[in-house]
Amino acid sequence: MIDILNVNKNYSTKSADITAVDDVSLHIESGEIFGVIGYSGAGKSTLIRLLNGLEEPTSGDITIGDDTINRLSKKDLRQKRQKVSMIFQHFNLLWSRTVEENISFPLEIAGVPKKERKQRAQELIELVGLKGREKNYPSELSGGQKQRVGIARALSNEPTVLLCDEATSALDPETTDEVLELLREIRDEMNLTIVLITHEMHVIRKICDRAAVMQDGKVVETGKVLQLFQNPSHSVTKRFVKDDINDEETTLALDEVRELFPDSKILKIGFVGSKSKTPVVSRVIKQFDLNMNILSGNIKQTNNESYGHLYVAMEIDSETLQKVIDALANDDITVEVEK
Ligand SMILES: Nc1ncnc2c1ncn2[C@@H]1O[C@H](COP(=O)(O)OP(=O)(O)OP(=O)(O)O)[C@@H](O)[C@H]1O
Repeated sequence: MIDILNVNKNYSTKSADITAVDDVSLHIESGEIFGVIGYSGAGKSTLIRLLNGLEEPTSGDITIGDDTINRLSKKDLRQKRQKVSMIFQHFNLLWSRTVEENISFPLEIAGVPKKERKQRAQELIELVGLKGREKNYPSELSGGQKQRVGIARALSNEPTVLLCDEATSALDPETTDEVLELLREIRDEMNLTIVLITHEMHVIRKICDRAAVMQDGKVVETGKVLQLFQNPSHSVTKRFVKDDINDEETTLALDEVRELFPDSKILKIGFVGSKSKTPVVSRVIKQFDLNMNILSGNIKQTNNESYGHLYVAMEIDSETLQKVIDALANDDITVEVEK
């Protein structure tokens, strides 16, 4: 659906030459929710602006559907943009227009007759859960409601791709989850392809199927979301995952155990999906007569699976430890020995 091939974007400023996007190649499937995460300055905004032709790549190609957008004429690009729409962190609504007028604005520009515009706006208002708010102005709405207007407006031209530029960064956690849930429902209903950029791993975990991690203009890691959370390989991904788990207390507990029980082994036991709901660990405890000290644990939900970690400490000889690791591996449970 979307192919980004060896794309570079350089900017020359008075003080320096900047490579905002550095040889990025990504393939995004139709109907996928694909996240791009990175810290400030990583190149996410530039990448998303390249996707809707607001920026032109210095080199490389970006293909969406059948069109290589950096090779389209201005007129064709304008047409294409109707099918590649965008929502924004600060909503970018027209403050002097009502909810209904905001939503039908792109249709007005596209020359759609009034009656049709009104009907489409009504459908979208219902879809995003704003019935009864048609005549309100943006200033009369909460942040979450404003973003719902932004989403409805972005959908008015029946796009195939929806780009989300930090779309939940201005919202509180509960509203963030409601808006993410809405985006997922819309994807399912309309078979949209969604590309979102964010600096919050929580957003990636909640709705994305796959994600790319960016640093200094480069994609440093790409993978399915569960894989990124369970087994992050790049240091930036590890930092994001750690921030999401917020395991400061775990680190403190591990340090304390190391100090108090220098002979204990600390194990990090990892579960995925249905295995996180079955009592495999208690079975192993009984089988090997283990005496373990549970330090901390958590189960998190991704868009379609749960996964979790349990940190335990115990005095165990190497032979029994290997047997425990093998027994748990039979149930697809990973064990890492912490240093
Ligand atoms: N128009 C521009 N002119 C010059 N430099 C730019 C321009 N746009 C972006 N940059 C630079 O490119 C790099 C990547 O910026 P970009 O905004 O894409 O990162 P980002 O990951 O979206 O960060 P943030 O989350 O802070 O917006 C930065 O060093 C930035 O200063």
